[in-house]
Amino acid sequence: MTKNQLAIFSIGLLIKAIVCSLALYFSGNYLGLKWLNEPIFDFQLGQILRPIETESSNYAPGAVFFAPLVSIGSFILGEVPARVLVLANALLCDSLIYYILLRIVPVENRTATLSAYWFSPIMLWCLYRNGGLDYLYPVLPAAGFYFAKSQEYKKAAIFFGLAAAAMPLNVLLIPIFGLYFYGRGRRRHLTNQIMIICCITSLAASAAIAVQPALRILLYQGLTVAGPLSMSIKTSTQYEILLFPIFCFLLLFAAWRIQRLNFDLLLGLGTLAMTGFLVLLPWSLSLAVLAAPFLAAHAGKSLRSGMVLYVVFSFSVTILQILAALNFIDLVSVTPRVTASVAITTVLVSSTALFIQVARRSISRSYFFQATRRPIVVGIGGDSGAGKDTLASLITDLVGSSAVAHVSGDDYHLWDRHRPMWRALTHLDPRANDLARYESDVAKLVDRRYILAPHYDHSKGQMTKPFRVNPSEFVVASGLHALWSPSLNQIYDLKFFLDIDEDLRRFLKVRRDTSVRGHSVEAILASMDRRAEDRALYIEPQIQKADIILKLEPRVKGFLIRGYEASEPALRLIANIRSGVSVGELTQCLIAYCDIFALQNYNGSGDCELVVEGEPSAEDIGVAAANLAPELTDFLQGSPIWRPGLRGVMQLIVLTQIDRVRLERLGKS
Ligand SMILES: Nc1ncnc2c1ncn2[C@@H]1O[C@H](COP(=O)(O)OP(=O)(O)OP(=O)(O)O)[C@@H](O)[C@H]1O
Ligand SMILES: O=C(CO)[C@H](O)[C@H](O)COP(=O)(O)O
Repeated sequence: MTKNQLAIFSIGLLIKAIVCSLALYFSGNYLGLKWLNEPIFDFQLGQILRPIETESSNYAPGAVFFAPLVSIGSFILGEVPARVLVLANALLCDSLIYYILLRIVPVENRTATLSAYWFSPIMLWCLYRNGGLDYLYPVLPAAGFYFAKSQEYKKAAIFFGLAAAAMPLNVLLIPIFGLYFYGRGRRRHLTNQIMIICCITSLAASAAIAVQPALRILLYQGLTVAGPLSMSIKTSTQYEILLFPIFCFLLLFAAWRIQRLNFDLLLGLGTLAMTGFLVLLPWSLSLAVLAAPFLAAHAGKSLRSGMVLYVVFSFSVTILQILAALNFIDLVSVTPRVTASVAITTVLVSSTALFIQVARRSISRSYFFQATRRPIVVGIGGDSGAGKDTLASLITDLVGSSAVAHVSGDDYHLWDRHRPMWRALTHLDPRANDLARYESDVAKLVDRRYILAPHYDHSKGQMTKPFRVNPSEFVVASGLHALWSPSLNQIYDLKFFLDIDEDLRRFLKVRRDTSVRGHSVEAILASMDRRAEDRALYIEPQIQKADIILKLEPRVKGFLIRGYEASEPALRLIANIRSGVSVGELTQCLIAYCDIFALQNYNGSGDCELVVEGEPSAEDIGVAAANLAPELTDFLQGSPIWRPGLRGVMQLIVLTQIDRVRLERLGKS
């Protein structure tokens, strides 16, 4: 906690202590202190269990947690200390929420959020008027969010389950939390387990409430719960349209459509769930208290406009409640008086505006949502054997196989290996490939539509059955002509060209084509010579279109001439990054964490060149990555599989470039 945050906490605590003293001092005589006269505060355990015939109350779920304390306290200590215990309990919940907000809100928004929450008149009024019973409603989901943030998912599930039991309207948090897991490749396998924990906790706690007649009545007939549940629009026939299920459906549908939720989106959707009910029932203090900490977190993030709305909302709720406490307006059967109407309308308007703002800022404008909505499209060009498919598979290892839709140019050759057309054209000639289909398939995937891609089987030299490629968060298009088409070049977010040293390419291609594709060394060398002209005409010009040129070369020239059977050659990687973005941080990380040779140069045209030599371990690459892009775990679907050596360095280059694209999309670069 910083000095500022400690000062906010101390001043707020002082104000809260004064409010508690006033509550105890006036003891039911001023502004109708409600909680002291509630049946649950008859300070006898038996009282809670008896059916309540009187007007229904909102306190039932809270009572389950508070009543034992009050009863025991009053039994041992007497009535006044028991009341003090209730207030102390409320202050404890309040402080816990303060601590949780401190933990779950980004550093730069903390002070604003904490001030908004800690001095909120809604919370102060709740402490005075209701003895803080309602604090239970936000503290349980807040604990759920806290544990979700710290990745203690089982604990989070327990608290979301309890939150749903203490306030059944919070039940929406359970499927939203389920979608948080379902939509993320890396955590999907936990979905069932987490949902089972949520549901069992919630059912067990609800059963404990439901077996007690008084609590059952209070829980299911109270204004807070029954109000939104029964809200409806009358149609011209005898039917009514129920608003609550429509709200649930729309919110869950939105959560499902987002597909992948990170923590901020989870918090945003949770805030919407809790604020949505408030819009349906603006006169409920419990719902305002439930939403207040989460709206404060939103206000802290959205700065001026969000904060203004939050302040209007907080004061209008409090004024409305004070007017009701003074019997100036009747909130249960709302009287059509001007003051009441104005106060309720202000709450309604400000809470609706906050709801819309949370939806827009936390979700549709969220960093994560923006970055994952349109796939990141990567084009990889280069000659045969330059390492295009290797780079594509390094990207797959980095971002997770379910996050990549890969289109390989080899699958778009027009003819099988033994067809006569190959005597006229080489594979490097664009006319020998169905580039129109290649282009439209990439475009479809970017448009989030699946494709049926053709398939060329290199082991048989034949086209085989087309296969389905589903759209995903990354579309990787590799191939001899990946950077050939101007329209594709406009779609790519990242364009790589593999400009491998020619001796090394021959070495790698011969090694691969003899072992994997069943060719003889002579046939391979002859085909390479035959392709030389087309290489200059169709492949080399694509280098101009690339943003990143990766050049692999042997560290010792002439090494390869000794023969194709030679052992793995020591290589050097030269990455030419045209984006104009410095790779200084990457260079530093390579030196510091991988202990290899890495040098950054600038050439005359302002391009940045990185020269790397060495064989870092996969572990070191992982450590360098964690330092280069700390938000990586939140963004990527799977845990990256880091590769050792220069392949791992290529993964780091891709990583920094992906980060750059994400920042550019958000206008942050
Ligand atoms: N960084 C690297 N270090 C060592 N070997 C590599 C590297 N990149 C590629 N190779 C090797 O080079 C050979 C050719 O690579 P790859 O199959 O990826 O090339 P390609 O450009 O996709 O070829 P083609 O267009 O003919 O399909 C493979 O055997 C691969 O293992
Ligand atoms: O240029 C190539 C890949 O980029 C290959 O030579 C082309 O795909 C033909 O493959 P194969 O030799 O297995 O028939």
